[in-house]
This record gives sequence, structure tokens and C-alpha cells, in this order.
Amino acid sequence: MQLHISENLDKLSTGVADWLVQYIKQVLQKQDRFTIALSGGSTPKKLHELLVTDKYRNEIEWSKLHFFWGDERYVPLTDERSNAKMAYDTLLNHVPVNEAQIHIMRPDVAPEESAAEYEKLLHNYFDGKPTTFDLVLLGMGDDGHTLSLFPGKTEVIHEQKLWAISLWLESQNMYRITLTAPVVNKAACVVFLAAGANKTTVLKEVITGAYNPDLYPSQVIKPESGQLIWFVDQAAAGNLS
Ligand SMILES: O=C(O)[C@H](O)[C@@H](O)[C@H](O)[C@H](O)COP(=O)(O)O
Repeated sequence: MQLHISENLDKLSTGVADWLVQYIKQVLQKQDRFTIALSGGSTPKKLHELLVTDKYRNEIEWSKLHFFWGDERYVPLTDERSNAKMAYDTLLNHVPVNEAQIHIMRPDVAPEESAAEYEKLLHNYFDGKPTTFDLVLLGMGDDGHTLSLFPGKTEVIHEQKLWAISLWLESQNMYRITLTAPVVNKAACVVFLAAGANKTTVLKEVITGAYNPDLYPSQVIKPESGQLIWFVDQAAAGNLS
């Protein structure tokens, strides 16, 4: 596991953007497609906004990237809570990609159907390959959740068969569609982004505490053969080093 600590979210985002450009180039030297699962939440926004500036935009072969999501709120694509909307608004509408490269978790069919459709899509892409996504970008909530694996949701946290499932999240009064640990843990590289003092305590528990994924679901992310990299700011890192 690698831990990169930056002074603040801006510097964290720049560090991730620099790393990402090099990683994409490295992967595309060996294959003609790069698969990335985007994270929801607010932390990735700054990274997305950087990637659409000339400095980074011109360094990436956008036509070779395929975009997936780690999880989605089951709300219309026009809803501000939609992870897909956030990605379109801050990234996908500003780079030369076409709809065939973008694979959303559909909010216009029943949640179970959307998850089942995504399950099929993922197997079409990754069955028979040594790893799944080239990169999974993840955030971590201040309760230690990642994707839509929330504390106490033991079935979802420990799902071992399906790669994509739907769940009812009573705390937010909405359905969620989420990838599960098995498909993420088969990725070639998993990157967590975490920033802010509200994550200090939980980050220390997740990274250095006893293994307790029912309380700290982010701990269930342990790539089998891929890299695990944390990009955090000093506020979240606290006295981690
Ligand atoms: O749909 C979501 O909410 C995200 O996928 C979720 O897992 C997010 O990454 C964390 O909640 C961190 O969110 P912030 O980046 O806003 O702190």
C-alpha cells in the first residue's frame, strides 16, 4: 500500500492528476483500452476539473478510455446527487469521448435490474482477464464507507459472488447501485482520495486499525494482485505518516 500526503486538496488533486497521466500512458503502452471506475462524492471534483485543463487534457488519449462508476445514487441523471451527473458536468462533457465509452449505472430501470445489467456488462468486459479495471478511483466517507458499502450493511460489505448489487439506504432514503469488493479487489490499481479533518479519525482506523470491515467498510478493499494507493491531505492524515 502506498500513502501520499499532500498539503491540501488542491495539491492532492494535482498529485493525482500527474500520477494518473503517467499511469494511463504506461498502461496504453501494453493495451489499447484503459478502463476506469469513477468515484462519486465531492472529493474527485477538483481532480476532474484539472484533467480538463490543457495541461492534462492534451496528455491523455481519451478515445482509449472507458468510464464506469464505483457506485451510483438511484436518482435521475438530472439530479444534483447523481454521481454520473457530477462526472459529466466536471469531466465527461469537456473531453473528447463518446457515449460508447461511458457506462453508467442506469437510474431509469428498477434498481435490481440496473445492478443485474451492470453485472453482465462487467463480465463482458473482464471475464477471462487477469484483472478487472485498470483503475478504480474511490472516496471514503467520514464513517469509513466506500462505494456504497456502508457500516452495518454486512451483506453488501461481504458480498462475494456478485460484482454489482443494489441496496436500500434508509439513512438517505434512496436506493444505491454499487460495485462490490470482489470486482474492485481484482483491479490492477485502486486509488483512494480522502481529504478533510472530518476523516482523520476514521482514516487512521481504516489504515492502521484492527480489521473490522463491518464498522470500517473501506478496509474490505484489498487488491489481490493490484496496487492500493491512498492520496490524502494533511488534514485527513492527522498523525499518519
Ligand atoms: O456516492 C458516493 O457518495 C460515493 O461514491 C461515496 O463512496 C464517496 O466516495 C464518499 O462518500 C466520500 O465522499 P466525499 O468525497 O464527498 O467526501
